[in-house]
Amino acid sequence: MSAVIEIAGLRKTFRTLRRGSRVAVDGFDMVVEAGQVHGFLGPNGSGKTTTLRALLGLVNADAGELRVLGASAPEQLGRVAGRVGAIVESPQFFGNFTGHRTLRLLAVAGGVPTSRVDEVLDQVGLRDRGEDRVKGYSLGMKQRLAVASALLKNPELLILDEPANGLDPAGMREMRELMRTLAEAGVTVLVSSHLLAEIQLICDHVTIIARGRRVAAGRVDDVLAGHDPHEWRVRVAEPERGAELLRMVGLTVTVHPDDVLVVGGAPESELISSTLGGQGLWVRELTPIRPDLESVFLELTAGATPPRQSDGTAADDALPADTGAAAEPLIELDRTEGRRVDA
Ligand SMILES: Nc1ncnc2c1ncn2[C@@H]1O[C@H](COP(=O)(O)OP(=O)(O)OP(=O)(O)O)[C@@H](O)[C@H]1O
Repeated sequence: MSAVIEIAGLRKTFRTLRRGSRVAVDGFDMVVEAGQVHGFLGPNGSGKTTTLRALLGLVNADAGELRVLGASAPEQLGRVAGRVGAIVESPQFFGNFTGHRTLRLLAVAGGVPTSRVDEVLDQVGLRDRGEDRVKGYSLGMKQRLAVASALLKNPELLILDEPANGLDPAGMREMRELMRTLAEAGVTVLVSSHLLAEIQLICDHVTIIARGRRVAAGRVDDVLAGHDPHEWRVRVAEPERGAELLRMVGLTVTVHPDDVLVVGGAPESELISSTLGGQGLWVRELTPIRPDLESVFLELTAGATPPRQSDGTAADDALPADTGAAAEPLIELDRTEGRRVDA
């Protein structure tokens, strides 16, 4: 496997209105390998967007090394820009244009054959709606149009910042299916989100960020296993006696009102079944309670507060300066090539 994204020691500080500074990302590391659908997970304000912007050359890092497809960012991004699609802000489309026309203009501006337009509309499931005006699209359809715009270049790497934001459950499911299809087609996908369930459903790998620092990274299964409290759901004929016996062998037991015992501290089930069975108590249920990404996330990011700032001011006092970003990017990566794309 080869790394398509490598970030080491990224640090980014923003100036605030009161001449203080706020550390948005602080010594952050991340590696995304080719072929992964990689979740970039963190609470609001933890530094995800800042990291992605730095990676795409939309904001200057104070320190750290960033590489995209082997090219160092921001200096060499132009070399790989044609192989990367990215949506880091909600793209603004002209409502009066059709989806097809929007993409055709973007294709021409980006030097992409216009024959790609039908292909990408197909890929995102908008082929039937391509001749409708964008202002009649649902939010989910607009998001898919945005993804279609990022796919025009047939990228090897797709970077999506919070693509599920604002979508209803049906829209989320569509976005999920789209990402799966792209992954099957061999596209490496980096997707940021604060929605844990989404990441768990879509991604095979995850990097978790809190307060600008990486707090966990790896295969989703491994991250979960690393936080397995070895808990079991147990039903037994005499719950109170069962609880007592299990406590006597050093396990933690909580008796729930429906007589279910939640037993902790047992990596294997045998200790539970032999302890109870040895005393003539029949076990009716013995089910492992697997941690989900949500509980791991909450544990890892517990107490996460907005990133520090040196003058103690509130987060909202920040100057919107220093981002190098205007509000209307359509294909964000074109900015790294010094071009602007207007529909
Ligand atoms: N242009 C800016 N000027 C000042 N502070 C900023 C700027 N951009 C981001 N920040 C601050 O940096 C911190 C990290 O923000 P960032 O947008 O990277 O977080 P995030 O994880 O993407 O959050 P969300 O999930 O809410 O989008 C926040 O405290 C934010 O207020």
